[in-house]
Amino acid sequence: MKLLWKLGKEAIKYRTLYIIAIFSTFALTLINLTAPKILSSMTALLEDNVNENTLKDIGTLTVILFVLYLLKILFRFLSNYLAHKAAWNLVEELRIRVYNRIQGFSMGFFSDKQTGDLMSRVVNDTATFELLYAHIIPEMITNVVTVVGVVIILLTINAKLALLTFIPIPFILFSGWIFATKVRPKFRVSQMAIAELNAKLQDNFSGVHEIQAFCQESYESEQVLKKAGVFTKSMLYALKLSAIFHPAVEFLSSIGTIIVVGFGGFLAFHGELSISDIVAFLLYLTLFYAPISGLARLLEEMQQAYAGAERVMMILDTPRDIKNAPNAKELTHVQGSITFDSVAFEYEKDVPIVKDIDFSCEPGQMIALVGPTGVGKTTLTQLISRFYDPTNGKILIDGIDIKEVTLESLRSNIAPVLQDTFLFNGTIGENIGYANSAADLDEIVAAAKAARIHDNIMEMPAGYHTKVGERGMRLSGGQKQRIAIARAILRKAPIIILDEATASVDVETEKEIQKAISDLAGSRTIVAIAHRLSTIKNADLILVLENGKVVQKGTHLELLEQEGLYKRLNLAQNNK
Ligand SMILES: Nc1ncnc2c1ncn2[C@@H]1O[C@H](COP(=O)(O)OP(=O)(O)OP(=O)(O)O)[C@@H](O)[C@H]1O
Repeated sequence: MKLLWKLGKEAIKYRTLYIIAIFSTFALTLINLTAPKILSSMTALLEDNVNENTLKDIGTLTVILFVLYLLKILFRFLSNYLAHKAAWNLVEELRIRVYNRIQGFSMGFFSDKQTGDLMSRVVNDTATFELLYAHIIPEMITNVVTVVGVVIILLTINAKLALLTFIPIPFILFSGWIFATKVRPKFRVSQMAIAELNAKLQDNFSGVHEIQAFCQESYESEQVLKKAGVFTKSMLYALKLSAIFHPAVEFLSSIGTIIVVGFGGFLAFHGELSISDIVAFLLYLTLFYAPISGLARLLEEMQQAYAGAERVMMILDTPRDIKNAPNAKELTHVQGSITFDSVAFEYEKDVPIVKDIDFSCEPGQMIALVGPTGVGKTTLTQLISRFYDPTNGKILIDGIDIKEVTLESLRSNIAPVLQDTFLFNGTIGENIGYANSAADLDEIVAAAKAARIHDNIMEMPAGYHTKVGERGMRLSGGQKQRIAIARAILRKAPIIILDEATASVDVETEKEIQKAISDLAGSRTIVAIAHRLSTIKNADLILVLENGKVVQKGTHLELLEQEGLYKRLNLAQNNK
């Protein structure tokens, strides 16, 4: 009930369009009900004493019929187009609202979601509103008005014959119910099979490199064939049931006609029914049974639309876990000091990842996070940008708790180079410029030079206009990483996060990038994660993490003088 109320509220904006559409649907149905009456009236005219007025009356009926059919064009257009216009506009609005909502959720929300499922929420689930508003509701109105209208008309013409023609109704209702509950679900099985085929194809095309590298072409081809086969089998089964069902309903519907011919003929023989009434009965029966057999289908479609609408509303009603505090202020004129005050974090309840993290750094300092893989280094940097909130403690920038500032102002002061560089399917220039929409080409080039990627770009055929391909697949790992660094430099943010920014480059390039980073040092606060300790030798503060805790703190030289993890890691790397 609550959902129904919400659905109504969503559509209220388009009420004018929708009211006209519904009115037109109503008018259209009434015209459909009137036309047989006119045809039977014409028969009646010819049946009775034909005189000179008969021709005039036939002329009048012809004109009325002509006008009605013209009006039908108008009403059909209005009912069809306006209902769709209202519905598709609503769908568009919902699509962007659902997208914006999903886009604003924290990383925690995305961690257990599948891309395909989220896409389906934005594209398919929202489309159920179209099904509901442009098809189900108008069809319901048409059907109810038609059935009620035909029942009244038939009863007024001849109650006895009318009651006889109602005999097939329970059978038609029952078969409609069978169709909705037994046959249509089979079509849904085939839809699921095609969705699985799609998912398999998506996976395989993304992993085509691995398929070829491990010579799995025939195996994968077989898997695709299997999935395609499941679809064909389920589809053909559904079509077979459907092919049995439809003629059966057609037969039930024609029982009415048989009754009219048999019993109607009998009544006419005894002078209890006129030929024009028989004509009226036959014509009205053509309108009568289809809405009845479609009732169960409509109810079933309604349930489907309801489920889709529920999934849309669920997204719209899910509160954001990471959002601006009610009185959040803008974080401006950032100097770049960072403080972690007793910070603890867990992705899943009671599974602590990091705890008791305490440290501070001054503006312009370089701070490095070191430790075994999976210890929580990336997690700590994600907390600075509020991709997650600490489960305990707080993080301060320039002495201000980051929870008290707006998310946008916080993130606009931080430029990340993430571990897995994601590039959009555009040009190199566009990908670097993504960090700062106000930047011109000169600034983009300057950033690329600072990230030591400019010469590489100029060697490419289209320079900065070179397309990077989906996820940047036309570029090498090192190139992607340096584009990500250029992007971060262009952001001109006072805080830079480098999550293994030089992991995919050769030693020479690494040295070059180190120079670029050194150029930035002093003017920006840099938080760097590195496995290769040589890259963080110059850091002002190195935090060594083990088992989710900071076990050592100091500069490179200080840490080398202590017995501990850092010294061991350094020794291990030097011995390589
Ligand atoms: N979204 C997530 N949900 C649940 N657990 C996660 C999530 N992301 C990371 N983890 C877990 O948190 C721990 C810390 O991960 P994190 O990526 O911070 O480590 P790291 O020190 O940066 O590792 P590496 O050096 O390999 O990059 C790991 O055990 C990881 O499995």
